Amino acid sequence: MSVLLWWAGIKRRVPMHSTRCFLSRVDLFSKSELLPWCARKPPCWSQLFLGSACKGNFTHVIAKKHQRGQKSQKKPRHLGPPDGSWQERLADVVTPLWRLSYEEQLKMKFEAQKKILQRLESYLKMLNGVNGTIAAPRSEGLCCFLHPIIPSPVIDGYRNKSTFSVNRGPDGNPKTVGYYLGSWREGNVVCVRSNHLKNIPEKHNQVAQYYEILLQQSPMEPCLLFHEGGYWRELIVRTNSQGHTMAIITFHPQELTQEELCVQKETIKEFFTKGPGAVCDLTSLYFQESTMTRCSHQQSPYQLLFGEPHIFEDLLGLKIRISPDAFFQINTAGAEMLYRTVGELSGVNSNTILLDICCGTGVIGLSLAPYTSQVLGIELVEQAVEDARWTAAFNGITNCEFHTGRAEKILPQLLKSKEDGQLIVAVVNPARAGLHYQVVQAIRNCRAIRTLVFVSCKPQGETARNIIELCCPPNSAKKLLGEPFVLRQAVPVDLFPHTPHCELVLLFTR
Ligand SMILES: C[S@@+](CC[C@H](N)C(=O)[O-])C[C@H]1O[C@@H](n2cnc3c(N)ncnc32)[C@H](O)[C@@H]1O
Repeated sequence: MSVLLWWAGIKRRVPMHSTRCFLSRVDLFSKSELLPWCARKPPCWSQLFLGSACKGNFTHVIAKKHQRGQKSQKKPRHLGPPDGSWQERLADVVTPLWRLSYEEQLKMKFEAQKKILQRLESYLKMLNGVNGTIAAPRSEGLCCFLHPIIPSPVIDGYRNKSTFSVNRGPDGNPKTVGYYLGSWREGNVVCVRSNHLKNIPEKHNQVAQYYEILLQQSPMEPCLLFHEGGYWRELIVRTNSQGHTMAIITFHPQELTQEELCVQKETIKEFFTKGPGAVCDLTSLYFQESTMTRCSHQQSPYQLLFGEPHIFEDLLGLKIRISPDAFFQINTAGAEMLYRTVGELSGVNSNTILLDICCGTGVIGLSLAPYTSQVLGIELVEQAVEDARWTAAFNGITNCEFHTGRAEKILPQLLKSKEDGQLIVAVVNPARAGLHYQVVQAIRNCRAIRTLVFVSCKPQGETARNIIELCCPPNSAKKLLGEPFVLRQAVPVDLFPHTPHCELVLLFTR
């Protein structure tokens, strides 16, 4: 099997498996001349900070193209299209690239990542001056080397987690389980069943379908809007590669007594163990009382109604435990490619400490633990840290230490205690909101950190701000005193086929 890398200007076929192995840092650099040059004007502050680096890219183009085609059939409010086209409209919103071949999707994503990097780099050039600190090999107007995009090994049904809403369907039925379409502001939101979406596996749709049957049998109302009352809320379904399935039902308790809540929980359990829902063959079923859009386990505990409390995944030779509240990359096979890329770029060795910031269930650090002297992980979600500790113990990994809490609070103290001259490789993989300023400051001001791998699923907006703060000239007013980092390499890894999203792995050194 081969993958055509023409979108990267490389007009030759390379075997697919070659993108799967650990990338060599030397090999990655040596391909830099293959990318054509393309000059760009530097963007202004607001463009970068407001995240417009990616605005108006392919999602926009596809949506616009689709809208143009639909203009003549515009329907009045609430009078929607017939059922089939509701599904098509949902697919255009959730998976806007679904009409394209996967090769075309990859080409678009690669171009989008290139544009983001070009804008970022021209901005950094402006900040640092032409002879500033961005001295890495050049390619296509980029100071860093942009590698070809690594494709997802699985293209359809790759999601291991889906979140289904409950609301009025196109036919007006308020107990429809699916995905939202429309806008709350315009008051035209409908909930459309998702069984045609290319990224959702059949198993998730099956559980959603039976959840809908449960709701329709129930005398309890759904909770459509918080201020209007009602009980039934979201359904989350998680699966692993072995087909084990965890379902989490969120339920607004309103004024129900503990006894009344117990009746509801018993009804749900009965439905999924002995009733029609038994065909879903759930491995575990959780119930969460939820009075907010999202509740953590601390805010409202996940209550196990039956089955195994955790789901497990085999990845990079490790058995990994995943709790209901823990983050896990939604495309398991793609995550493996992502983590291999991170591992290779990190250049860790037995003399380095690996700092895994925003570590989730700890997979990045744990997979690199055998190659490094120590792993220090920091993660906000308690259940995820418990998972990381369990995974370390189960897999016999003893050189890892995981800290629970906000990285902005923990990291400065942790780095102070590691000032013994040992080199530290930092890996950051923050949520979309990017890194807290204090985290950037701590990394920048720690001389032992010479290598930084930044993984971002949204490299514009806050991440662009983070990067600027990591790479700008020293600024005492902002307490950014250490030597600036230099962006060396960028590797896009596609974890989200049919959508415009893509992970970008950035290697900085200084
Ligand atoms: C994109 S996930 C990455 C997780 C992990 N590195 C992985 O690949 O599975 C981001 C993680 O950052 C955590 N997080 C968010 N804000 C944080 C903070 N202020 N301090 C520490 N962790 C945080 C989230 O709970 C989540 O687990």
